[in-house]
Parts: sequence; C-alpha cells; structure tokens
Amino acid sequence: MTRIRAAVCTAFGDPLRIEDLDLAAPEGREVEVTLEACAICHSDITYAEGRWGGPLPAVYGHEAAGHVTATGPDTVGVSIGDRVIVTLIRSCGACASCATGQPYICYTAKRTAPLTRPDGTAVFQAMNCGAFADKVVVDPSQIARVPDEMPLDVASLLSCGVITGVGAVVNAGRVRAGEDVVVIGAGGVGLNAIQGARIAGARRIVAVDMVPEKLEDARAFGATDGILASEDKPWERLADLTGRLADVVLVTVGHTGAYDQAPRYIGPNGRLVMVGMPGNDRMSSYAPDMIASYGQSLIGTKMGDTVLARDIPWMCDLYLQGRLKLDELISNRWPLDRINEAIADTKAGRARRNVIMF
Ligand SMILES: N[C@@H](CCC(=O)N[C@@H](CSCO)C(=O)NCC(=O)O)C(=O)O
Repeated sequence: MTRIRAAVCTAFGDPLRIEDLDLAAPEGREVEVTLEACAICHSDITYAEGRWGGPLPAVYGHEAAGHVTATGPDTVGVSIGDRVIVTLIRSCGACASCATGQPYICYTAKRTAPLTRPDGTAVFQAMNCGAFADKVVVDPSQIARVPDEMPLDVASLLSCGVITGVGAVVNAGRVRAGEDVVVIGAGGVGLNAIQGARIAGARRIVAVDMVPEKLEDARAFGATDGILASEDKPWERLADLTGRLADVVLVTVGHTGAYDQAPRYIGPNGRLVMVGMPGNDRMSSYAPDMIASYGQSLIGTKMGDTVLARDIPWMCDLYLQGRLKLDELISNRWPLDRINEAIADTKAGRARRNVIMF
C-alpha cells in the first residue's frame, strides 16, 4: 500500500477535491506506474458532471504517462523503470472481442479496486485508470512503452485523444488515399482526426466547427478547408468547396446536434464514423431510407479501435519523424492543485489539451 495524492469527485458537478488516498500494491500481473502527466479529456468532464453515471467517490483521469515503479508477483515483460503510456483499454485477451482483435471493446477484463481513503472507504478507479493521481495500479494490457526520446507529457496524449482521433480515421473509417473527409469538431480529438486524414493521404480534409479560431487550428493540423457550423445549412458549403459530398464524415464532439447534421455531408457509399460520445440517453435521428438507398454506413468506434501493441509504435515513430504533431496539442501544463481551473479552461473550449503534471 502506498499513500498517493489524487483529485477526487465526491458529488457530481462539484469541484474535485485533492485528497491523500491509499493505493494497493500491484497484485498478480498488475503494474504500478508513477505518473508524470495526465491530460484532461472531455470524457473526464462528462463523468464528473454525472452525465454518464458511475459510483462515487471516484478518481477520473485516463490519458496518462509515467514510469513503472512496481510490478506484481506474476508480471511478465514489464520492467521497473519502463516509460509507458497508461490507457483505459483493459483487455482480458480471451473473450470474443479480444480473440477477434478488438481489445478496445473487451468488457470482461477483471476490475481491480486499488483505491481507498485512509479510513478504508472504497474510492472508484474510474475508466480503469484513476489517473488524476500521482500513481496508478493498472492491468498490463493498459500500458505501452514509448521511446526514450519522447517526453512523457507529450506521450500522455497518445493514451486517448490521439489514438481516438487518428485511429477513428485509419482503423475505423479506413480512409484511403484520395478520399474526401469531413471532420466535425476541431478540438482535442478532431485535430487528431484531421492529422490522421492527412497521414492517410486524404484529398480534401474539411473541418467543421462553431469557432472560427478552431478552423485556423485545423489548417495547422492538415485541414484543406473549413466550414463554420454556425452558418445556415453549413453542409451546403461542402459542395461549393469540393464539388462533391464526402466519402467519410467523422463526428468528434459529443453533441447530438452535430450527429443530426452529419449525414448531410455524406455522399453515396460514404461512411459516418461516430467518435464523440454524448451523455447517456441523448438521441439523434436519421433518415434511414437515404442511408439505405445511398449504400452508406454508420460506424461506431471507441478509442479509435486501437490495438496498443500495433498502433503505439507507429504513432511514436511518426511523432519522432515530425509527421504526427503532438507538442502543438498541448495548450497548458498545470499542477494537480489547480486541476479545477484546468477543467474549467477545457470546458470553456479554449484549450486543445490541458495537461496535469505531477
Ligand atoms: N455511455 C457509457 C459511457 C461512455 C463510454 O464508453 N465512455 C468511455 C470513455 S471514452 C474515452 O474518452 C469509457 O471507456 N468509459 C469507461 C469504461 O468503459 O470502463 C456508459 O453508460 O457507461
């Protein structure tokens, strides 16, 4: 058992409270990772506001990186000192999802409960991580090694926003060279979808956002064009710009309004890739006859359909070659004590990624 400092949610919607907690020692194959950085993702905010439910008290945070400081008695292939990212993708390796190459939708992996208050009260390790804390204990399936040349604050972004955006394009959307791509939302995930489309060789990459400055950001990450979502019938601008509808449309924000509009941008045989996750029970509507008669597909994706052992090495290489922008994604670094200010800044839509440094 180790004493850690963590940001704890005690009531949905309230500021997180910095508390000392006890973290159990790693059991079985588990590993303890001392964190250097954890970025704030909109999913942390959705949980902290109660829009996805879940037990309380809880520690959120799931986009992290650090180095391994302890291993369980049965851990294999991981050494103390390894520099790793920590993700929420916990996979058992044996269920139907894992056996068919989809560890990102394994829902059978054993849940651990390593967190307690000093008085013994259980604290929920949200999203399998609880990484708004200076240390975590996680399953080894959740970690991936990163090269020594890669700073860990930058590496932390790979744990969610980058793999979700790039993976949605490459793994889920299967964008091919020469296809036209629309990315709705140019925030922390959308910018990565945009650079994923650039890496995949898309012809036109059209960013759609409510905020003009975000369309400028989008261009820096590879967008060829931008459409202001606040315009009347913004989808009509697509044909003006490119002369055709899109092959692939990605919704990267958790807004049902964006999902309602998305099919308007898709051409015959096109794919709608659903990435952003609205709160529970939020609905969108579609015209099924159009989707059927134009042979279109709706594709849901969690964590960019990422297989860590396959995808993290190539993304690290692309970063080191200067082809995957990561440094540019970090807006600010914050100490854990100021996490509520960092969350407010993320909620205000000002930041690409705010990173908590331990
Ligand atoms: N509506 C769902 C929760 C949505 C969901 O799947 N959230 C993801 C976080 S997205 C990462 O940015 C998740 O992995 N949640 C935790 C988990 O699956 O263990 C619901 O009702 O739960």
